[in-house]
Amino acid sequence: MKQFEANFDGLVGPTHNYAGLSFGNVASQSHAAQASNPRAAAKQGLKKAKALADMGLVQGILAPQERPDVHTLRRLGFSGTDAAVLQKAAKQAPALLQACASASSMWTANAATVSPSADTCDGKIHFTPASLVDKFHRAIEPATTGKLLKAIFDDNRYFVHHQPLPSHPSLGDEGAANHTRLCQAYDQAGVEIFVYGQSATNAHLPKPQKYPARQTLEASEAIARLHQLDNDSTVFIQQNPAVIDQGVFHNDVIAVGNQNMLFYHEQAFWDGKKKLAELRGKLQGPLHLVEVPNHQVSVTDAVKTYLFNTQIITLASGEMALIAPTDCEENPRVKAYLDQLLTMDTPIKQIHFFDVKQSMHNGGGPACLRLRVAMNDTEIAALNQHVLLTDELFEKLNRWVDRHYRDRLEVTDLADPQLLIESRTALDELTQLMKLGSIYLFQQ
Ligand SMILES: N=C(N)NCCC[C@H](NC(=O)CCC(=O)O)C(=O)O
Repeated sequence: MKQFEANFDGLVGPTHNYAGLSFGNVASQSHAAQASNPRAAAKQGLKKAKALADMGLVQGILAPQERPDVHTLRRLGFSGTDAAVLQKAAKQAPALLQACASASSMWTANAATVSPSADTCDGKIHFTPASLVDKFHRAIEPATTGKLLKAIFDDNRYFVHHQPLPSHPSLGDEGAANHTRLCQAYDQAGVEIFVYGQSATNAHLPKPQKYPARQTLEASEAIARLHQLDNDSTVFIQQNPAVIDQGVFHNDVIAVGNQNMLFYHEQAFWDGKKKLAELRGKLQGPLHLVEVPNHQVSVTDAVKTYLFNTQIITLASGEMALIAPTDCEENPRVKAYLDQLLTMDTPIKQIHFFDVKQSMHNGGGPACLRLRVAMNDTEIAALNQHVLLTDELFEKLNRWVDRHYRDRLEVTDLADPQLLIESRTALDELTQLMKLGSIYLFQQ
């Protein structure tokens, strides 16, 4: 049976904007109130996804969520016509309108945690949508995320869907951004690494002082239980609180893994030596630990360029390639490190740079834009084929973006009732294009 690691990229929604909503995410805060370009954002993401499909990877697309989310604004007491709801929210509570208009579901590394069938006791792929409780604009994503995943992975012979964890800060869960699976081959049982920022119950463990730790140990442990992973196939590592305080709000901003390779910054983990030794003990066979020293790339440079928010992919030849944002190429220290990396004895033999700056300005690099699902060919055949990125779907989606997306959006435009109409018209067409059914509330 053939094995793949499929990537499901989030399609950037028509309301992509810079509202500075994410405290602790340096890029989101520093680009607050700048004008965005939703059309360019969607096309940059599609181009990156298509390039991976062209490299031979299985590549899917996840639809954006309905925004502005008028339904949530109504739950918050704004009433009248949809236009009146938007206008009242803009006047009385602009921060709530901004939260309900964010296109943040594009970062599908935060959509869910996924454990492949090779790792789970029941031999099925398990999905748990992330609760994303730390930020209000993200906490309104999980219900639709769950529906979307069920619409795509809709066969209970192969796929198990769990509810998001109960919505409370002690169970803060940010999905695959804090989870990496290492293995020798995608179809062999691997070790799932859960990285958490703090413990809600163990007062002896350290916590960041300045910025929030979004993921808790208790949430990571609950997901491992739900996904039927045993102790031998899991490692729980605490993120170094000092790096969270420098803007590393998810582990995928400081570490990334693929197959038997882990690429990470020297300061990424708390008690890293012990934990990586545990990993070495649990993963059968060779393990490539590529640690980037701080004297070559500082945490500040890592956060600025997203060197670790790269995707490491395995090509048909067996070689690995690094999919990096152009920001890495533009920083002389990071570029020098990457040049050296290609000469080192690691599985990475190629580096490809992509311009995803529209997403980067909100703190989302190439790896944030994708959700990984390791699958065999039977499982791939069982999912909704209309979400897989073919030449035809790529052309259709680009034309769809051209028809419906604006090329400039300011935060003040979010109250424009016309933007809501444009957004719903676009999404309605998209559900038909990708045969998703009526997943959005406005369609019911
Ligand atoms: N690292 C991963 N996997 N994902 C990146 C998520 C970026 C997202 N930014 C935002 O939500 C900014 C939205 C705004 O400011 O308008 C966040 O902070 O949750």
